[in-house]
Amino acid sequence: MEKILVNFQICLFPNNEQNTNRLIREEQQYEIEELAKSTEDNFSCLNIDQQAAFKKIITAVENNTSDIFFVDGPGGTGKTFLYNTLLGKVRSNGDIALAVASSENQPDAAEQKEFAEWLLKVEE
Ligand SMILES: Nc1ncnc2c1ncn2[C@@H]1O[C@H](COP(=O)(O)OP(=O)(O)OP(=O)(O)O)[C@@H](O)[C@H]1O
Repeated sequence: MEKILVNFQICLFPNNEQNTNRLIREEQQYEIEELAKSTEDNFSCLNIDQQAAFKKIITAVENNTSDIFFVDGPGGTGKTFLYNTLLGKVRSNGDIALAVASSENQPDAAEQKEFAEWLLKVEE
């Protein structure tokens, strides 16, 4: 069954000009210059595989192609480092990047999982 955001009783987007949504407000409070500098530093450290993933994902973002990527790798191989570099790149361009995750340990885990699956359009 198709879900729309209102089914999850959350509001990702502000409903007035004061941007009352916390997620959006936080996204608008980055020190862009500082973030751009640290993102550049991180980018220059990426290994070949991270660079390839970065390029592919950022190209999709810049072309607005709504692609889905699955980054896999053993623990400690730099997935989080890659995510943070990607998030920094998007945010330092003044755009909004929301990182979401589902956790089995939260009281509302089923709802989070359903939301994450809807968001990622992943079928079990
Ligand atoms: N290209 C890189 N240059 C410098 N440090 C890096 C790079 N990639 C990863 N690291 C560092 O290596 C460590 C492990 O990386 P990271 O936490 O991103 O791995 P991970 O794949 O997300 O691990 P896990 O799956 O266990 O969460 C971190 O300290 C991170 O800062």
